[in-house]
Amino acid sequence: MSDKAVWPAGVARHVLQTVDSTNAYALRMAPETPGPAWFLGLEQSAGRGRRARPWASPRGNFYGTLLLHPTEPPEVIALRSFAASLALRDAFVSLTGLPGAFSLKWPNDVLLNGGKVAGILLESSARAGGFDLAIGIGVNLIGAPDVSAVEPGAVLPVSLLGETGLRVTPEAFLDALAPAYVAWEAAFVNHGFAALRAEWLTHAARLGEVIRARTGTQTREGTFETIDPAGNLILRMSSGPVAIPAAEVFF
Ligand SMILES: O=C(O)CCCC[C@@H]1SC[C@@H]2NC(=O)N[C@@H]21
Repeated sequence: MSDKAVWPAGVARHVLQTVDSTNAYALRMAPETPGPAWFLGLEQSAGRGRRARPWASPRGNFYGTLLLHPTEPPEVIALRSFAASLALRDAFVSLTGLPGAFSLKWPNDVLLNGGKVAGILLESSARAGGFDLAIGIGVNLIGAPDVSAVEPGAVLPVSLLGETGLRVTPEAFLDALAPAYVAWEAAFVNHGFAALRAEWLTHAARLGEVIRARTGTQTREGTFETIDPAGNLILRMSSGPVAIPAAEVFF
């Protein structure tokens, strides 16, 4: 662990040589995991991304899931994806010293020099009195999927190594990420989403620019005005502002 990062007290750390999906594994382990816990997989055989896409998971990149047991309503729990984005950015900046290189793409990708370097997948299941929440994070540390694997028009994947020349191990990345997440979780619990929203907007990619948001079969083009207090994307269209709760965004 770097001398800057201290592993957070009360958070368990499990490292798995190989696993199907750290999200799936964390949710399976939830009944016997009472407190917060990180599950780091050094490779995944069935890594999954948003919108049921596979997440290629060879050795060398980061595949980690933070298991929490939140009790708020689901729409509040979901806002933790912004805490995870901000924590990821902090971890990247502490490891690289390059604050200007990282930006955040709504809803929850991290971009490095404009390419996708990390993605987040939240999954949950109900339990007595609350939820088991898996905050799954994939980071292209040493390699990125081939361009041919990416949907036309999507942000191109990049790796930390390819863009910066820095080689960071998954374990070292977790050691930077875990304390960073604890700080944003505390901000969320103590000050609400407003604290996260303000910081997220500071680092938002393409804020004030024309972007496209695809929801199902509909694609809307408008100016990315802000995100609202519920985390919705606000697009200004000729008809006025539209709040979009979930979409795939294209630049
Ligand atoms: O589609 C995305 O951008 C989100 C990708 C999330 C991938 C991570 S890797 C660790 C965790 N386990 C999974 O199966 N998926 C997430």
